[in-house]
Amino acid sequence: MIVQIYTAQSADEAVALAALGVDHVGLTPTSVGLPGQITEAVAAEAVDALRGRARSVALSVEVDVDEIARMAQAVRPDILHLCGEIGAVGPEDVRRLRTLLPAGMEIMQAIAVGADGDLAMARAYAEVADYLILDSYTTDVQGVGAAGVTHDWSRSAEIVASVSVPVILAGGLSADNVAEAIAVVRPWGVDSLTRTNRPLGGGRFEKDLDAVSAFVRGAAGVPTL
Ligand SMILES: O=C(O)c1ccccc1NCC(=O)[C@H](O)[C@H](O)COP(=O)(O)O
Repeated sequence: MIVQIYTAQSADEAVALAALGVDHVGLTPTSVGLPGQITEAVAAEAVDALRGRARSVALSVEVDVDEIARMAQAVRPDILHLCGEIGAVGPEDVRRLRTLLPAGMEIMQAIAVGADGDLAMARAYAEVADYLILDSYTTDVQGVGAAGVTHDWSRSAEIVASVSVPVILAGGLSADNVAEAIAVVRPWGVDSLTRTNRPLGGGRFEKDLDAVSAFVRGAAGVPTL
């Protein structure tokens, strides 16, 4: 079971997450005002520090393909995570984006579970992306994700069974519910942001390494099919 944790706030924190057994370390290089945002320079430093330790994932909520490609070229993550507003970057845009990325960079597409046409969108994006991330949606945060709440896992299970790319489940996951989520959805991986954070006040946070460690153990405790 792959464990992905968003979002490291520094290169040192990214390395600490990898040392706990996190497989994918998420980074949020932007200045648009997202909960986990860091600068592109810090994200690029974290990507370098993670080489040989864990895979790096960097997200974008942008809708302009050329701007997304510019960020990807600057940060150079192993995986580019597309989580802009629902449908704003369509499957054909993702196809074009791939031609603009550094060789070998993979693409993970977010699907807002519960949105109109979620299953059809998942099938269409599965044709052009390397991974899907099934996430919760809130209008409080730009893009798809960082909602801090779970969604209808039976719908996610249906999507997992309908596509042939690896799927990560996200949305309100913590050590308390990850085993149940895996048992219901049977994803390839699981992701956590809000419920593995330690708030520092003023909207800032650091990762709670004890909570991350418990999450890694909780995910590992479920036998894979
Ligand atoms: O990191 C962010 O600030 C962010 C903002 C907008 C969309 C996604 C974002 N983070 C990446 C993720 O995919 C989260 O890890 C995922 O949505 C789970 O979040 P949570 O429900 O808070 O565990």
